[in-house]
Amino acid sequence: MDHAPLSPANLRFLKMHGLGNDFVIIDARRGENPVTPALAQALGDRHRGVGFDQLAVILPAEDADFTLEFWNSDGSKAGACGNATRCVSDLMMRDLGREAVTLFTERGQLSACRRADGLVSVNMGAPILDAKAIPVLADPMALPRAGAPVAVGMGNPHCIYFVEDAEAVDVAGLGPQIEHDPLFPARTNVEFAALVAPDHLRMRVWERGAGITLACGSGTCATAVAAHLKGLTGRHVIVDVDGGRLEIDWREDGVWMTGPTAMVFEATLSPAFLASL
Ligand SMILES: N[C@@H](CCC[C@H](N)C(=O)O)C(=O)O
Repeated sequence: MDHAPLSPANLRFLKMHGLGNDFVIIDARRGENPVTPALAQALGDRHRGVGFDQLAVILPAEDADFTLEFWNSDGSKAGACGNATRCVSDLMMRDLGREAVTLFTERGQLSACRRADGLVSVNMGAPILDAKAIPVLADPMALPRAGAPVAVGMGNPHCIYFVEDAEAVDVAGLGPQIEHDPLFPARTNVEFAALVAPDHLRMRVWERGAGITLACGSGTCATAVAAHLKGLTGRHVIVDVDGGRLEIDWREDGVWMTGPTAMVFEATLSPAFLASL
């Protein structure tokens, strides 16, 4: 990575994705953090900006290799983003010539490593199942043949419905209604999952602040935790999302998520774009 100081005139960024969950990444370790809600929203515009599901900002850290801050494409902040964490960790491991890194997010300290098969794993930490920290859900939105949803926190909120057929769910219609239900004052990510086998789930997602995405790492972790708590699966599952496959392992030390990452391009924002904000 290029470590020249950032200034609004030379705002460099990378574009990466994990299973089509796509990210703009800004390395602000050597300068001021340039990101504001207006910049996040303008950059996230797929027609007039660059387009992304999340913007990840790399910041310095004292007791870890780096800190990560996340923004949704609507300009709101997110406390966790599993796939962006895997992408940036991959980048940092290459940069540092290492096979493992530690990082801070709003959630606290996390760790990531490269597996022997080249896939990148991140420990997303323990799920938050504290009834005071997450709403206890009765059935805020009736879905045909779905039981009561499960709320799981992974540093961000998730509301998971188990359904017979995930393909049949109107994600675009139900997702925003549930995201904005008064039960969730900070809004929520919404997952619709179907059991394929005791070690295999199919999941579709509506992300808070971003809409339908091809994958959601924290959502996949939350869904695997919810499926295990409901007695549907063991602690190790594969989850098929629209963009491909993630592997989730709920261990003693946290929920591990493993999958591929991809670098797309590196570019510099034009001064005209920055001046238009
Ligand atoms: N794509 C993400 C989740 C991003 C944050 C989410 N939209 C929120 O607002 O909490 C992931 O891979 O975890």
